[in-house]
Amino acid sequence: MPVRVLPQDLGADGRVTPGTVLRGVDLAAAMPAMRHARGRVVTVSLDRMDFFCFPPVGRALLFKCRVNQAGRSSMEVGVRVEAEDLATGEVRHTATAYATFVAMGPDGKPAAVPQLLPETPDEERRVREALERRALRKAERGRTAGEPFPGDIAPPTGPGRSPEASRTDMPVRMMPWHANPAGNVHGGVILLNMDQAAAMAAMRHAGLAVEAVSVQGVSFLAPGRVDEVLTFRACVERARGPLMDVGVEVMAENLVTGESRRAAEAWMVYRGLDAHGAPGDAPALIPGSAQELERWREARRRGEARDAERARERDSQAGAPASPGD
Ligand SMILES: CC(=O)SCCNC(=O)CCNC(=O)[C@H](O)C(C)(C)COP(=O)(O)OP(=O)(O)OC[C@H]1O[C@@H](n2cnc3c(N)ncnc32)[C@H](O)[C@@H]1OP(=O)(O)O
Repeated sequence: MPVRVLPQDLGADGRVTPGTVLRGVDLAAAMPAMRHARGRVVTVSLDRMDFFCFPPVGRALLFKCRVNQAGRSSMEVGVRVEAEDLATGEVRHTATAYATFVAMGPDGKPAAVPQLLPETPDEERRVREALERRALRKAERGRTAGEPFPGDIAPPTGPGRSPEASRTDMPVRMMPWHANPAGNVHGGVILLNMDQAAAMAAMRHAGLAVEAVSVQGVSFLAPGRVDEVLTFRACVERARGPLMDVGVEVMAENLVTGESRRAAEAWMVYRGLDAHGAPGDAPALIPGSAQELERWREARRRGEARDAERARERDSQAGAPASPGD
């Protein structure tokens, strides 16, 4: 699915925003999932993903998607995002993402999807790798906060800034154009706003311009509805050199009934940039309360898990062909 980068997709630095890429991933990946399920689907999660480049205006963003694996009601869709310079034909890898969708029945509950039957060795490899990722996701969901992990160390102390100093609360009222015909807010709209709030929190902490490095994970917990207010609450949870781990929680609030629920959560990593656009160190982040300490530890654990995953990917990709949805 090619999409031209337009001025409204750009950040202050003249490059496409990470939120635009994330919104495109969600929109594009939903289509093969719907095709496979032949019915309504919702995004339930987005795995860890790295951003390799953010193209400027006029480039085309290409979203190459395929269903890698289907469970009972869920499907993993792999997305390879590329940026094409339409004038020269040069194509650059922008990001690779794995999104999980769940098919929904008319009763609003998860519905069974057809089996996905691999026919080639490449498709068999995709299923195998997707099953490994599915097991990792399940283990992650089953984790209890506070569990020790290998390499666990004490958090920093001394001069620095508190997580609370970076807190950014961004309320957005959901309008019909944010939602599908059933009135449920699109995952892409949520992802776009998550990036906005997280980038503001990172800038507040660092006192610098920032750029997104990666998404550590996104979970969609409950649907957001038209006319509700979604508040995107972001806070820096850990800082190391120029890098900042930012947690985002999305609360959905019905202003008429007063009902409120957690709709989504995400963890993203940003890098501080100095006046010349080179990486610039952020101040140390000093967790104070028990909850801040817990968030710092979890951010550290996610960072270590990501490093281990990168090493695994490097091993498995050595020799494997690069193709859509890799
Ligand atoms: C296209 C769009 O833009 S949609 C908008 C954004 N998304 C949303 O609003 C969805 C909000 N989330 C929800 O409503 C709920 O989480 C649901 C209905 C999707 C799932 O509810 P659950 O109570 O988790 O359902 P349940 O436990 O039966 O799990 C259903 C499937 O989802 C999988 N699943 C659940 N949570 C996750 C997760 N975080 N990551 C990956 N897979 C998950 C389960 O493994 C199961 O898969 P399987 O049937 O293939 O074995």
